[in-house]
Amino acid sequence: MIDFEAVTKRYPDGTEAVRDFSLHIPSGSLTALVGSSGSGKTTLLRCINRMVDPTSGAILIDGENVADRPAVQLRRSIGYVMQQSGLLPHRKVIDNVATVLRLNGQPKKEAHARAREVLDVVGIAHSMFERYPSQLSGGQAQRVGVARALAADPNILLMDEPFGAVDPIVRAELQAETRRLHRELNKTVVFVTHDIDEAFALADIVVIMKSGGQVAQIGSPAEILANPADNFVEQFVGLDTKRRHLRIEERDGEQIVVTADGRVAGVLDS
Ligand SMILES: Nc1ncnc2c1ncn2[C@@H]1O[C@H](COP(=O)(O)OP(=O)(O)OP(=O)(O)O)[C@@H](O)[C@H]1O
Repeated sequence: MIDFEAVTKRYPDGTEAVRDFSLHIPSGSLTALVGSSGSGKTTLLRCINRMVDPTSGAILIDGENVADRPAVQLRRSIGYVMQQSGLLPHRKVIDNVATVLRLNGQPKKEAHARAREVLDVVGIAHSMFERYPSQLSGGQAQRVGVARALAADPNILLMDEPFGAVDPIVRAELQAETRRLHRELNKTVVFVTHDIDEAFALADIVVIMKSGGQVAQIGSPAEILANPADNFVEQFVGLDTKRRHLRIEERDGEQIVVTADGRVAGVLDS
C-alpha cells in the first residue's frame, strides 16, 4: 500500500505543484490520477519513487517512509512507464528490458531469460526482440516500456500518461492489456492520465485533481458518476453536458450502469 500524508511540493521557482495531498492506495489496486494539465499529477507520481522529494509531508510504502530509502535503490524497485516509452535508442529491445536486472547485478544470461519471459507477457513477438526502438510502432514501444518496468517484478507500477501518444485503436488495446496485466500480476498500479474515460475504464480508485494539486474528488468510477462532488467534477466528467449518458442503478443488489435511453451498459464489480 502507498500512503500520501499531507504532501506539499513547491518547486524552487515558487510553483506550488501540490498542496496538502493525502491519499491511501490499497495494495493491488489500480488508482488513476486524472486532471487537467499542470494539476500536479506527475509530481505526485514522482514523489512515490523519489524522482521528486516533497517540500513537506511524507509518502509511505507499506508503512515505511520513502525518504528513508536510498533513492536509486527505491527507484529500481518500482516500475515506471512514461509517455514516450523512454527506451534507450541504441540498445536492442531485449537489452532495454534487461537493463534494470543488469543494474541489479543479474548475469546477462539470466537477465535475458527474464526479459524474454516478460516480453512474452506483454505480447511482443520474438522476432522483435533484436530490433532497435526506432524499428517499433508506437504501440509496440509502449508494450516494451511496460515489459521493462515489469522486468524486476516490482510490487508497484507507476504509469505516466503511458498511452497518450498512440492512436485511439491501439490505445484501447493497450488499456485492455493493462487491465489484464493488473488482474493477472496483482501489482499496485498508479496511473496518470488527462483522460477521464481512460481513468474510468481502468481504475478502481479515481482521483480527480484541480489546479495546484488539490483534490476535487476521490472515489470509484461509480461513486463519482453517481455523486459528483461539485460543478468542477460534473464538468470534468462530462455530466453537465450530458456527454456521459450514464447513470448507476441498484438492481437485485447489483450496481448496473444504465445509458440515457435505459439500456444496460454493464454491471459494476462489487
Ligand atoms: N521542475 C519543475 N520546476 C518548476 N515547476 C515545475 C517543475 N515541474 C513541474 N512544475 C510545475 O508544477 C505544476 C504541476 O506540474 P505536473 O507536471 O506535476 O502537472 P501534471 O498534472 O502532471 O501536468 P501534465 O498533465 O501537463 O503533465 C505545473 O505548474 C508545472 O509547471
